[in-house]
Amino acid sequence: MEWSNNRQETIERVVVSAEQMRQIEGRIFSAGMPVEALMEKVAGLLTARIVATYPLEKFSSVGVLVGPGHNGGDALVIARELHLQGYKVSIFCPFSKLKPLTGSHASYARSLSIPFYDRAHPLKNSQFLIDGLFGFGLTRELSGELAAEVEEINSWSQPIASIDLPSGIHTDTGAVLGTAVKATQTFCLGLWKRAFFQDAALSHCGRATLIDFGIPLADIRAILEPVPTIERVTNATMREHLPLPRPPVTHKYKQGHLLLICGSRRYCGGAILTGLGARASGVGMLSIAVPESLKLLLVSHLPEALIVGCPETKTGAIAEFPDVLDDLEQFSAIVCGPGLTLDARSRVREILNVNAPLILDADALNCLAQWGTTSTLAQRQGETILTPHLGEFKRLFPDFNYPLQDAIASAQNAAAQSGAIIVLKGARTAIAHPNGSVKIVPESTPALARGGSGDVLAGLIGGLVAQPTTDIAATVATAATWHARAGLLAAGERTELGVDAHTLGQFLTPALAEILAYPLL
Ligand SMILES: NC(=O)C1=CN([C@@H]2O[C@H](COP(=O)(O)OP(=O)(O)OC[C@H]3O[C@@H](n4cnc5c(N)ncnc54)[C@H](O)[C@@H]3O)[C@@H](O)[C@H]2O)[C@H](O)CC1
Ligand SMILES: [K+]
Repeated sequence: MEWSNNRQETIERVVVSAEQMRQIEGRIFSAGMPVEALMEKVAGLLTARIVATYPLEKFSSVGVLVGPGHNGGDALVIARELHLQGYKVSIFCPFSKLKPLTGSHASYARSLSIPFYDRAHPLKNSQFLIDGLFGFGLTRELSGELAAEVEEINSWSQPIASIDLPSGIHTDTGAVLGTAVKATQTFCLGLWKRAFFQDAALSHCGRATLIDFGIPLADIRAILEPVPTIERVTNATMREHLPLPRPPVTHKYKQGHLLLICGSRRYCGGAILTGLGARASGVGMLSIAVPESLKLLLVSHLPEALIVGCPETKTGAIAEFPDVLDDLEQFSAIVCGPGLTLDARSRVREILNVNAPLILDADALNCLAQWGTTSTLAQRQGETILTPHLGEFKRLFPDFNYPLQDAIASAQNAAAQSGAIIVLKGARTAIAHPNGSVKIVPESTPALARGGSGDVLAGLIGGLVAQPTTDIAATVATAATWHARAGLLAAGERTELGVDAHTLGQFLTPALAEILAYPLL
């Protein structure tokens, strides 16, 4: 990513670790901003959001969970303000030792006669809760009585708003440290923390919102230079890496020629879905190599594509490429894998020798896993893009520790090990480049957890990579985010159960229109 001079755009993009956040905060404090002033500012912004979300008329009583550090300090300032606005506030603070600033706020809150409890139970009937037990300073597991209290709180039914992070979630890995608060919504402070993009944390975060409290661009850059390693894909990223606008004078071959190698008699649907994903990309020319017996079926679904029927094995897999595919170097990108079956393994081996950018999915990944040759991909001349879901990832990289503790770091390691761009698919898909940078699809929907949606993605990635691009990893990340946005749009209209892969393909173009209509920051 290039640095933008736009502060808002930058804070939407960057994703930081606890250590980086601490360093950025350190610069602000040593430049003269008083800690007390920043806490007031942050808590003031949070109070306004909380009052808007939980208006006094409907939510007149609030329970505030207060920890020993500055997360607890934020919570106490909010508790004070809500008390002054007329809310009935109760505080749960089971700690005897508080950081000095937090201790001062606790004394002042007590002086206002806000009740303090060292058990959570008295807060049970509060209409909503604010969780300020721990933020990015959490280092140890929650255990003993505190863990039991958090579990009791989680068994209640009122909404919970967490400050900065759901307490108990590791800021970087997103792991649950012992136990963690299950928030309805989380207000992430200042900059996005890594946990919000780790599948492990998602069921605890609820709806996540970034609260911009005005971190200067210079402080972000000073700590994250030369470029931020981890970034969210924003609308601006997508706009930059979509092949739009097209040049006014062009022709189909200038807009890329994509080859899909997919399908078998056993799995014919995957070939159609990959074709539909590719179609939506707008790629200039689309060729699809399938077993001969699938040819007519593919033509009927994708009349614009050049369908190449291939001789097939007894089992109905692609046995060899016909003469028309003699020159595989003519293609600007190749997608290989969906629905192939392992009986097409010799074709996968052949395709690895082609220099074009190569997107390997499904059975092509299974072949690689069987051969154990992932590390040889670095020797390919063209870029290799692997699109595993977690199960495929495990087969490709069996030496990692499973279950994965840190999906983002694992994708980074896998990219470095293999020399390939890794698209680790999950609730928050991560796209890792061998140079260490990671791009994250910031939002998605469980509606996409369905057979065939990966085929659509492989085709879409191929179609964008085949078109003129200056940054393949950013283009891949754009495709993955576009795909997720189509899922969200489709789920919004048709419910989470109504997004079959074929429908998803039909929502790609409306989702693109939505992305393009969105104002650039
Ligand atoms: N730059 C910002 O984003 C700002 C953040 N603010 C808030 O401050 C917290 C971070 O505060 P910090 O004091 O560093 O840490 P925590 O409040 O998260 O808690 C650390 C505290 O807890 C103790 N501790 C750690 N683990 C455990 C455990 N398992 N059991 C018991 N105690 C534990 C540890 O020893 C510390 O004492 C950030 O998230 C924001 O909410 C500022 O208010 C504004 C600027
Ligand atoms: K918290």
